[in-house]
Amino acid sequence: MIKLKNITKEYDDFKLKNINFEVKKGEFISLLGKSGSGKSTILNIISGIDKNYKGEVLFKNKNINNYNLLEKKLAMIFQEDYLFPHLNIEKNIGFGLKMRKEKKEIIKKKVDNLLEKLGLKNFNKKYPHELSGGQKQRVAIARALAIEPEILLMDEPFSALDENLRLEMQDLIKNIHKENKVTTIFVTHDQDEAFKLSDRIILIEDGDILQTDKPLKLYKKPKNEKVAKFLGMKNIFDSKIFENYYKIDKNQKIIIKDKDIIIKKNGKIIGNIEGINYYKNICELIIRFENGKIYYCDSIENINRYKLRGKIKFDIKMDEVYYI
Ligand SMILES: Nc1ncnc2c1ncn2[C@@H]1O[C@H](COP(=O)(O)OP(=O)(O)OP(=O)(O)O)[C@@H](O)[C@H]1O
Repeated sequence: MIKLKNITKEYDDFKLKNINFEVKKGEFISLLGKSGSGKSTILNIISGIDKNYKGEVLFKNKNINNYNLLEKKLAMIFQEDYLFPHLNIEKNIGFGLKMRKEKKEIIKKKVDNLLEKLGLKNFNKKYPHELSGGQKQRVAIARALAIEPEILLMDEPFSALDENLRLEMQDLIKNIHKENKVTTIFVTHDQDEAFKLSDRIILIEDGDILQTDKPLKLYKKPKNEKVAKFLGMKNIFDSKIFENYYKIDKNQKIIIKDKDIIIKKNGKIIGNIEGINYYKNICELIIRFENGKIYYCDSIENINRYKLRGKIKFDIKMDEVYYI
């Protein structure tokens, strides 16, 4: 459906490095990366907002810049809602349809349908300034969907919303996508959001693609140390540091996940709990042992099992750790 071929672009101190990827019809793809990694730059190139780049963006095998605006059926949703302040909500939602010279009755039917679907029924005659941030973002989604787009581009659409609302909007988008299967490219810096919504994730760092994969595969099989670190994996070691405890055939980088760490009374490795971090429903132990520092997460319900500065013994399931 969409294909990016050798896209490069240069600013004074930033370079988009030879970006290649393909988005299939109906797919939900996230561009995930830290602030400044180049996500919006890529989205602006796909949308046609930015035409100053090298390489090619194909939409249904034809250069996207050879389509006119109405032909392309592309809708974009931004972090800010950019609603028209002088138009009421139903006129905002119907705007794209009016541009396409749809009949009045058809516009009304489609707008009513979207008002209902997005829980905006009672807001049809209100103006954007009378709505909350979440409601405005719903209108922006309704307006984008009104034209029945073939491509939906979203640039951090929920990052200005508070957490509960953000989770609610993610569910909404997930359900909408399940229903209408619009090909979607979603930009976010929020890993949980990307993992929750996407069929595939494209991980971007410093203008470069680090890995493209399905969420589970990305988590289970990070391609290299950079990806593992990006995903918040902290237990990355040279396998040789465990050679006093286990048989190590050759020295290689390994990632140890919580499931590979077994806390037990007769564990081979003896450590000290150097620190405990508390999160919503988990506690994270920082354990200092002979050759380094290892992190272990447990349910907050089990916190009484651990004592700060207390001794702790554990084993590593060396045959299950992930070799990078
Ligand atoms: N018009 C511009 N002129 C010069 N540099 C720019 C311009 N637009 C973006 N950049 C630079 O390009 C880099 C990538 O920016 P981009 O907005 O694509 O990142 P991003 O991953 O979307 O970040 P964020 O999540 O903060 O929006 C940044 O270093 C930014 O400063």
